[in-house]
Amino acid sequence: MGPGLSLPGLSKDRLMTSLSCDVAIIGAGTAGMAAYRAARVHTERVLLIEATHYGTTCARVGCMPSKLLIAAADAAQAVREAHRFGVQAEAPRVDGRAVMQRVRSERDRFVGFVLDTVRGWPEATRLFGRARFTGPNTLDVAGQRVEAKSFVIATGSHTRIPAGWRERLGAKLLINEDVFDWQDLPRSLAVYGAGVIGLELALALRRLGVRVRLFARSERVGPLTDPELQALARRLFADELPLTLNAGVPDPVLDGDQVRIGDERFDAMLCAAGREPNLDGLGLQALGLGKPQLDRHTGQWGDSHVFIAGDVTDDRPLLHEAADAGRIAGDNAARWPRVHRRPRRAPLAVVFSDPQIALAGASHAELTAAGRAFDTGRVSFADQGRSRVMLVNRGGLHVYAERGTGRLLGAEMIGPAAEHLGHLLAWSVQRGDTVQQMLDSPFYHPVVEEGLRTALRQLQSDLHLPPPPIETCLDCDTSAEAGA
Ligand SMILES: Cc1cc2nc3c(=O)[nH]c(=O)nc-3n(C[C@H](O)[C@H](O)[C@H](O)COP(=O)(O)OP(=O)(O)OC[C@H]3O[C@@H](n4cnc5c(N)ncnc54)[C@H](O)[C@@H]3O)c2cc1C
Ligand SMILES: NC(=O)c1ccc[n+]([C@@H]2O[C@H](COP(=O)([O-])OP(=O)(O)OC[C@H]3O[C@@H](n4cnc5c(N)ncnc54)[C@H](O)[C@@H]3O)[C@@H](O)[C@H]2O)c1
Repeated sequence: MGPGLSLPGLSKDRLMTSLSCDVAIIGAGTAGMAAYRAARVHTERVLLIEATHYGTTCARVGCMPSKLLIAAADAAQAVREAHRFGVQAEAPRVDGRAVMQRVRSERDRFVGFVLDTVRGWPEATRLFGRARFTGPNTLDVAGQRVEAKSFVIATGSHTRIPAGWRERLGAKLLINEDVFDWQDLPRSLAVYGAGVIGLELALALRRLGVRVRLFARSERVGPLTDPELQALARRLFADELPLTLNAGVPDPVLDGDQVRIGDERFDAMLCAAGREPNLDGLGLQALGLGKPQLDRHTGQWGDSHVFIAGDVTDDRPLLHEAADAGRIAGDNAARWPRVHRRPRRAPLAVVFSDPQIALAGASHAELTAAGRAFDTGRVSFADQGRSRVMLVNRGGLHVYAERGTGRLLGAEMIGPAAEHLGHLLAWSVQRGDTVQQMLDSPFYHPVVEEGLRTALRQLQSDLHLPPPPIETCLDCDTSAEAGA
């Protein structure tokens, strides 16, 4: 904060070393920015504190630049696949510098929009520096004392790195943040972690001509929890991507200017072994609240004046969830102690691999762990009409519905248009649709959604539910009633 600024609502002590506000928000990422907006509906006395960068993880080093890289990879793949339609094209020549130039410049554009938003907020309500609690109502921010009635912790997460790798590999150990500042593509890369980040980046880089090997700690590849679909995903990705499964924690060593794992050498090693909440160094013990306990409908830590939102909670670490959680936490921090409980949306997660992956509503693992009585409807995309037309006929979809009621509980899929089908399915879960209600909805022809209809029909038949009332049923014989 610059000197001599007016401080609407915020009070500063005479020595200019102490600030007092109603709500202090720690972290100006997606969750923190949403919290700031929500809190300012109630009070001007809000302070948004950021330690390192404005611009958000999503725009700077997450969702947006990774999707830009994937879009370039898809373009290269489309050229490679064109001959399957009878369209002949030369093998694509990937200009790594041009690819990364577009990734960086479009990324900067997205970040620019976020920066414009932050700059539009009164300067006096922003503070740059790392925040640390010094007491239940006080923070230290780069030597400045901040006092607040309530707090929102929205500090995000960081990459988990196996012990010793940083020291051993130095600059050859990369994380997602490094990738999007590349000037050119590497020739080869080891990727550790077959979760969402590892899978998306490894596939994209391979399609851009980088020699990639993906090392997975276990035999799991990606987030699917349905054993049949997980096995299918492993098979499909192994067709394209050199995979070392059950790798445990590999033992990479620096070998000249390369990283060696076993007998294979790489230009560098990208670590994508999950993410850990940014809680260390926050001085949480000064709050005297014990272990963080979160109510996801209020964002509140126990019944205290401290609220938590976004990836730091390790609760569905996704952009739209961070925005929702931030809004709820900021609103309640400003209302505290009269907090409101808010509904949360049906779960939805999408992986932008090829084939894409989607999970909507409850996962197979969650339903099984909860002992729910459910049936599964299945479809393979191998012979699905529109998918074959477009040569994207790889994958499968499982839909889960409650026995007795036929209510859709969740779905998992790997296959074409998963980002779109995932939305339809999550919306149905959230509305509480039954399988019959979904089947009564329109399905165009020929579309990938007809694959969903096949799975729903099978599910409806397996559920052995009584037929729907005749007046709502499109497929029932109503000729008798019509007097025909
Ligand atoms: C490579 C990658 C790809 C992704 N792709 C997608 C996707 O396609 N779709 C999707 O939905 N999600 C995606 N995500 C997840 C999504 O980016 C996150 O869920 C979201 O950005 C989390 O927002 P946040 O506000 O919790 O954290 P952040 O945006 O990380 O904000 C936290 C902020 O807190 C600051 N901070 C930390 N400690 C302190 C402190 N002590 N004092 C002050 N400030 C502090 C940090 O500097 C940071 O600015 C992706 C993530 C990654 C890494
Ligand atoms: N398309 C998207 O929406 C998208 C894209 C990227 C990231 N994200 C979000 O970011 C989150 C983080 O992504 P991610 O890929 O880092 O995490 P992830 O949870 O998807 O995968 C982590 C991987 O690391 C492994 N792992 C976990 N603990 C480990 C340990 N101690 N040692 C070694 N390996 C370990 C896991 O087995 C898994 O393969 C995702 O969960 C997702 O919510 C979303």
